[in-house]
Amino acid sequence: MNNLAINVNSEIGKLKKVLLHRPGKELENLMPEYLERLLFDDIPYLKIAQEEHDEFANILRKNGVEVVYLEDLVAESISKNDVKLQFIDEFIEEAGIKEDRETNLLREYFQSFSNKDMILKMMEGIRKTEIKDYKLKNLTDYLNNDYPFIIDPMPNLYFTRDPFATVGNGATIHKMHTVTRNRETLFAKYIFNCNQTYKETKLWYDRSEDFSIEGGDVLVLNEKTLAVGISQRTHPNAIEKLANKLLTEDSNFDKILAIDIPKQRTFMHLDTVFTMVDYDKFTMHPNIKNDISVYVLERDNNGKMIISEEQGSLEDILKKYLNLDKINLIKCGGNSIIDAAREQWNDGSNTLCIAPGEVIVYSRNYVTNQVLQEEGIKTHVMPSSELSRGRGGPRCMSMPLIREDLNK
Ligand SMILES: NC(=O)NCCC[C@H](N)C(=O)O
Repeated sequence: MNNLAINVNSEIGKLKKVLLHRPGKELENLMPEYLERLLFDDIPYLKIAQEEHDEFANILRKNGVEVVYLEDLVAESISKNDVKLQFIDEFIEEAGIKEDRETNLLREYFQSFSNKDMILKMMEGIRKTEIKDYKLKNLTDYLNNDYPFIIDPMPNLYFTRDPFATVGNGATIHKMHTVTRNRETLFAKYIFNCNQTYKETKLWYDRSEDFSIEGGDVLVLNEKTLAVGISQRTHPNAIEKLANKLLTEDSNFDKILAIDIPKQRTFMHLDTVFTMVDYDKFTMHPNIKNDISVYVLERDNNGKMIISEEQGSLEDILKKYLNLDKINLIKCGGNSIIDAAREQWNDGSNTLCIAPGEVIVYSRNYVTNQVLQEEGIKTHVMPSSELSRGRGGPRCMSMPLIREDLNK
């Protein structure tokens, strides 16, 4: 084990340090008419969502994992005043505010908070009613009179898995598929550029790229092999760009498996249908099992990128590329298509592995959880009534910063 700030060479090595965001008042700025744009299907009850999230963090701590929170890392990253001012300006601009008077009012408003409270306020969004003198008398303002926010909330932030990903000793900062989630990656930019602990991190992808990639599609299968979903959220060009940077002497990775999954909301990321739970065991939505296309990106002896296509069952493809004689695909929802559909919708396949054969799961997915237990997986069950309404599970709600390397 080395002393690097980021060390993630597998999906299953003992988790030592993880990044979370406890959902905050941003959830109370959800309104039915804007849910679709903000990628929610319902409005979670904040008090219970926070209790559930605290239980998630407790399970992690009880199992020897250091938990750090996004807002604390960002606050540390902007401790110098010039950095803070630049951060505020970028945040305001990326929130879509271009008008000088409005920018000035917001600058002043943000500076009236402590660094951490300012960050929480940015996440929460700003209602038109909360800044005195906000009302502009320009034409745009008259036209948008009914819209209640100056700055939209960022309700998806508790899914820390998506705006950036840790891969080996480096990270990828993402260009997100949607405008609403793209704003989240500014926090990662400041962590990886300015935070004392993280500013030396190698970046394999940056938010300024043209093609979208999201962390739920990025799975570190082992220290040499990365899986990336080609999904509704991750564009194949982004995977090629990432491959060009990652498959170099600077990293231990020599292969990317680009797994083509259906482009639909229920399967929005690879980790909503497939997660690794042990050396040779994976959860899997039954619809994904057969006849899948996987594109293998690697370099030939001259360093030229080559892409080959594999078609067949994911089981056979994984066996081949992970050098395993046998693998066990554990079906989400067991053998019932109804239980599978319901529990996959509530992230039954989206487990967070905290050690080989040990996962955190949502209580509501009891059919899948029982199948996992029967297959010898230890399940740490967390409450899940409210958090699940955001359409993400324990893996989506966590970004590993350090995992122990597996014995080779
Ligand atoms: N990795 C994941 O699957 N994350 C869940 C993200 C849910 C969020 N409401 C979204 O649509 O982006």
